[in-house]
Amino acid sequence: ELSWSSRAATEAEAVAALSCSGHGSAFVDGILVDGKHVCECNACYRGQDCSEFVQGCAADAESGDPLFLEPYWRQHAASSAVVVAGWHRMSYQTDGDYFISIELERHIRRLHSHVGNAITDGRFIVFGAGSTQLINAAVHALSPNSSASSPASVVASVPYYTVYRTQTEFFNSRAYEWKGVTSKMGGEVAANFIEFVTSPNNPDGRLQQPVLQGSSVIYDHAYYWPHFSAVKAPADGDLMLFTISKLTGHAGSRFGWAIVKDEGVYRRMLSYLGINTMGVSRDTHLRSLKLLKAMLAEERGAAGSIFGFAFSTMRERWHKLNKLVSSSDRFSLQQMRPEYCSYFGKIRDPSPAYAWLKCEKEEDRNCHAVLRAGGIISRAGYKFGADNRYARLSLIRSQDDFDLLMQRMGALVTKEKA
Ligand SMILES: C=C(NCc1c(COP(=O)(O)O)cnc(C)c1O)C(=O)O
Repeated sequence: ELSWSSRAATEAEAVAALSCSGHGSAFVDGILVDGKHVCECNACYRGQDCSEFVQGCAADAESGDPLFLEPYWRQHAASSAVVVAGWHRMSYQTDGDYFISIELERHIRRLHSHVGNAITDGRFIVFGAGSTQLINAAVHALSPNSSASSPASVVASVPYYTVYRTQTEFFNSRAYEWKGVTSKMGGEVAANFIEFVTSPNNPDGRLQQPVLQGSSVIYDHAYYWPHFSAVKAPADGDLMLFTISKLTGHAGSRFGWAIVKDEGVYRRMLSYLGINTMGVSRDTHLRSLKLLKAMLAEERGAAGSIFGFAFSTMRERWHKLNKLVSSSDRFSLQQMRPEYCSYFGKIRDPSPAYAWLKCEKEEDRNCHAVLRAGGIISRAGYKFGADNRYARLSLIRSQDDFDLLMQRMGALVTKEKA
């Protein structure tokens, strides 16, 4: 018989029962209108129940907001919900050292072993407020710690995830500086280089290796899950980043982790995070643990499991877009091929998180503008250090966003045929 938690459970279920026509959600912490919770509508929908489509609304394919997984968690409401008692973990301290939850770390190791996408034995694990916080913590930890030595040169290969450059430039430290792209690095001594290697890559989905010999490497494996990529072998880098944002879709919970081989680098990352935030929210630890337990309770590779659901959703989206664009002379996509996946134990079709679209016509030098004129919001190529003849389309957003993207792309392709 429930007691103190029943009021919270009743409130959560009442809000969840609000119909937003499948084009929005109501949230327990949402605003109240006349004392009642209201729907927060998806882009391009409005009205009290989000049932009204906004004519002419642009398809939002700009950010990697991973809402494609929301339907999965609605189908798994009971196994993923968590009640947070008013007295839950009020202390700055956690049961583990350095603001790390013992059970959550253990389940992270279990998950990597279950999926087979990373080695964690004999490695250290650090938590971050999203892997976004760990990106700079890693650069800090790999940079020279005395002002005497020259700053580390931070580099990446084009196209690269924007934040590597914007964060490094923003923090403007004496210990490191954004040096640019690996292709421009001549025979310089790579020892003082920090190279970001994103694999699979954002935006083009390629599995990548370091370019510079002898550099310190930060492997960003945000997308190295069966959702988006064949699992070829367990990743074994010296410093690897992961995030639940692209694993469970809970970008809003802000939880990522680093798997670190070297104890000195691990300790410098810990001190960074201790100084920076004194660790990740303990409420987020609780929720993340619940989500990992739910995933680990599922049958490996089953269609109804998160990996089965995520892979089939992303494969379908890529198949649809690739088929449409292959009929076009104006646009082209990155080439992806089926690959053997050790998780599913078979050759699997491509299912990248993003489309790296190229505008092929000579006059279409600004692909982002061409798409915007066609009612599609993309992310321009220059943000990835690439030519503006390229633009990224996010394929991991809500079903509404993807459906509208396909509608707008279809109109652009039809128009070129006219
Ligand atoms: C949201 C987007 N990227 C998230 C991301 C992140 C950030 O993930 P967080 O854990 O949500 O902070 C880290 N690394 C890579 C390669 C990423 O693509 C985006 O590209 O629109």
